[in-house]
Amino acid sequence: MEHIDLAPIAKVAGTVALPGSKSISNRTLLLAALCAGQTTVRGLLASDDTQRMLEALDALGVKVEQLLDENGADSRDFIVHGCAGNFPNKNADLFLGNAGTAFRPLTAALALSNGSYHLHGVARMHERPIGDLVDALRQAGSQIDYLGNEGFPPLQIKPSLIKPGAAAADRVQVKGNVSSQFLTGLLMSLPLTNRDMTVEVVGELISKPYIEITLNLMAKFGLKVEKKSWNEFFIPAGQVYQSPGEIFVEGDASSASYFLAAGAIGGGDAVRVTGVGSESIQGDKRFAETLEQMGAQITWGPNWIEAAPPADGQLKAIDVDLNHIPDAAMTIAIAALFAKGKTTIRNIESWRVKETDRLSAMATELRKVGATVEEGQDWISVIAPESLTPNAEIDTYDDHRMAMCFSLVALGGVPVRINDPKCTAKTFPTYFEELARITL
Ligand SMILES: O=C(O)C1=C[C@@H](OP(=O)(O)O)[C@@H](O)[C@H](O)C1
Ligand SMILES: C=C(OP(=O)(O)O)C(=O)O
Repeated sequence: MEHIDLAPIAKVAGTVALPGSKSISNRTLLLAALCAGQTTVRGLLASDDTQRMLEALDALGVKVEQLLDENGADSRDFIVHGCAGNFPNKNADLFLGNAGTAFRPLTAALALSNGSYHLHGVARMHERPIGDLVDALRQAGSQIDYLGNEGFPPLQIKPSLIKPGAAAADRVQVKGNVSSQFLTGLLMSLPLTNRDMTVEVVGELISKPYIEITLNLMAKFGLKVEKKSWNEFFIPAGQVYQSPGEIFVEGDASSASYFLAAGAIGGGDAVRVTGVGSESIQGDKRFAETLEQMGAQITWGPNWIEAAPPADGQLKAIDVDLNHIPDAAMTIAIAALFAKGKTTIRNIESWRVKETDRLSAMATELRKVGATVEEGQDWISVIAPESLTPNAEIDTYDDHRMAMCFSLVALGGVPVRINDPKCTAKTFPTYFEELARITL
């Protein structure tokens, strides 16, 4: 198995320019594809997940041009030629890897696009639930078959077009407690029906800040959704997506969490991330608040965040509900290795259905470095050891966040081996190079 051996890191300091946000990149690509006219998307994330979305748009017949930089090399700027809500290819086979932000929204958009589409992914994607979204789309009149297990990808979508006035529901219900991406997919796609549509969220909605990202970006593309409450959204008929002309992708706030945690742990000066700050539309910026609760010194700018160790040098344990930042919450479990006391992270059951069962994977690997860990169905608690176990060999379960999280163990003055480091390519292919740049 390929691995990277990290030497103990005594100090970190410096600035990291964050790669583009995965959540914003993939939403923006789809919205730009759905609108009429051209959209220039600047600063798109280069990673497996965005590559899957670009390939899908290509297979659907949407033209996307990559622009060159001043040296003639590929830039991260793209021109998307929108298809005005009507994908040119009515038959396509889409491989979507393990990209939830591609799979769920594309399922919704294609289920309302009057074509035949086969959507599949890696083995783990076929274990990640999609039944709540399929149920909701069927209420709207879509025809979707499961090709493997009921409730999971792969899917076959059959032609169905929900015309204004057709006998399909104008109200769909969706469960909110497994993934917010189902609601995101519905919100972005139901305007294609050109009917007044109400989406009712049944039960608790998790990961709410991701819905804020969705609504924010839809608004940038001229689409108004009335949020009556977290359980009811109304999309008035007669709206079409309109190109904003040009749109800039923020830096990724989840990717920021590793560097901010490094700054808080790190025995050096502050670490600054740029591309995300107080004006960010991403909920994961609030990771910095949680780090602050642990004692870290946090400074905000409009487009940057800085983290430095606590004034007294000692992070403290916390007991927190992190349902609003499920991805960055993993980084808190690692920060707990450097905190005094028992840290408990609650309301994170969605960890079980992401890239791997993250509750189980986190518990297993934290124990390898000496932590005392307890795990429940939707929580984890971590007590740091007196000193971290040197030379732990960390398995990463094809989960980019496991690799990035456990790299921070090296800040505990011990060498650590990370297996399959290239799994960071899902959202951050150059992660280990960036970490090396702030290592003194
Ligand atoms: O909508 C999004 O961009 C995301 C929503 C979250 O998923 P859940 O809603 O499934 O928690 C998050 O974990 C994922 O990385 C990105
Ligand atoms: C859960 C994640 O990804 P996805 O978008 O595939 O759900 C993640 O990036 O942590």
